[in-house]
Amino acid sequence: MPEIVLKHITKRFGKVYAVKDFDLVVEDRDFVTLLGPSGCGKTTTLRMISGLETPTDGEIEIDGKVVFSSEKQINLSPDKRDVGLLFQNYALWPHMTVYQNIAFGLENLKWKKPDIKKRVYEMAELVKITDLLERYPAELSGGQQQRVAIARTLAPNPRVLLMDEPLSNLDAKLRMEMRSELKRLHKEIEATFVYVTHDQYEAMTLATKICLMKEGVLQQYAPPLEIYDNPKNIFVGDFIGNPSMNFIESRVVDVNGKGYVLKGENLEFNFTPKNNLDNLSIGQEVIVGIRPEDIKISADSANRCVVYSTLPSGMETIIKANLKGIPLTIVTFGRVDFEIDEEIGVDFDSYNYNVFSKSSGEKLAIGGLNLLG
Ligand SMILES: Nc1ncnc2c1ncn2[C@@H]1O[C@H](COP(=O)(O)OP(=O)(O)OP(=O)(O)O)[C@@H](O)[C@H]1O
Repeated sequence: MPEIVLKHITKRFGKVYAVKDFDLVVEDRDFVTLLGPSGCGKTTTLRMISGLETPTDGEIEIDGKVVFSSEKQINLSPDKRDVGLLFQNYALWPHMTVYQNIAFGLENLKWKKPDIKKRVYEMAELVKITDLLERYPAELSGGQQQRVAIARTLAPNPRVLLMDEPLSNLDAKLRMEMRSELKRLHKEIEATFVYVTHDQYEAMTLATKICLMKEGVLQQYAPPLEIYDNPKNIFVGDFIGNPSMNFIESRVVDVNGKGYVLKGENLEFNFTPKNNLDNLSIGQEVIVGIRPEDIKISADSANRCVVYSTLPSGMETIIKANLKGIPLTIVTFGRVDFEIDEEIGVDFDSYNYNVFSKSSGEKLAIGGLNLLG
């Protein structure tokens, strides 16, 4: 049974639509990340699921039960929705020690004392605060407080866990560690997670499915790698991936046995769609989307680029280069370095190049590219 269902959810604040006619099905044991730029409606969506915000319109089900319906005038309070909440502003009880903060919810649920102790230590170990259990919140750093809040929320084993940027106060190393822990934990406790983030890397690496939003409207809802390889529109292609996708404006000028000829400023490609063969037509203005790692450095290639700058990081190298005056970002794995203004050859040997409509931004087809000139 799907765990959380949102049907035609709209939330208006005065004249502002925070969320617009939004449909979402979160399956049991999914790890869904709500992703999008600032102000796109992620937090509002999470708060509506939790019951902290009331939708203007629509219906929400959790575990088969209607918890909100504008039509049937149902609106269950947060404590009746059986969800664990972890928000940016984690309020720890200042008069309680870390141990007591984590134990408090379990005591309310009438857990036995030895079980509570065992669970508090398990949680403390998980988020690495075992040596802080006797301290009070005022004696902790922001990051330590956040780890206590995570432990406190996870302690009662909630079936649905709603999180709003819970790792944002942690330093980069701890954030990475906690991501792995959260992912393991998600499997171990067999819960359904909905997680708000504006960080596409975090969304990609954690989620079973990403829900990408823009201005309160759902853009794409799919597993991370599908969103990465098969973005529905230019916004999605651009938002997901770092460094971002290259976009080259072109026009369809011919069709031949091998596909379509796309002509842009200084560049001409042959594009062979592997799907939606009839979606392009002669004269159409299109945008070709090329992931930086789908441009291969190839010493012998006749396609010559001039290096603008190279950013080697050890594991990978980002190269900014101009191909016939068109700026491209290229990513290559390993220890590579080029001189400024050096000439390098590139190949287009993937089949994952995206062609979007320039007018609507929607994806038209995916396929292979050959540089004709
Ligand atoms: N209480 C409120 N009153 C008026 N407008 C609000 C209120 N809460 C949110 N909004 C507006 O609704 C829109 C969505 O806000 P929301 O906080 O859901 O976005 P978000 O994607 O979570 O952004 P961020 O990543 O910056 O937290 C924004 O335009 C915001 O200004």
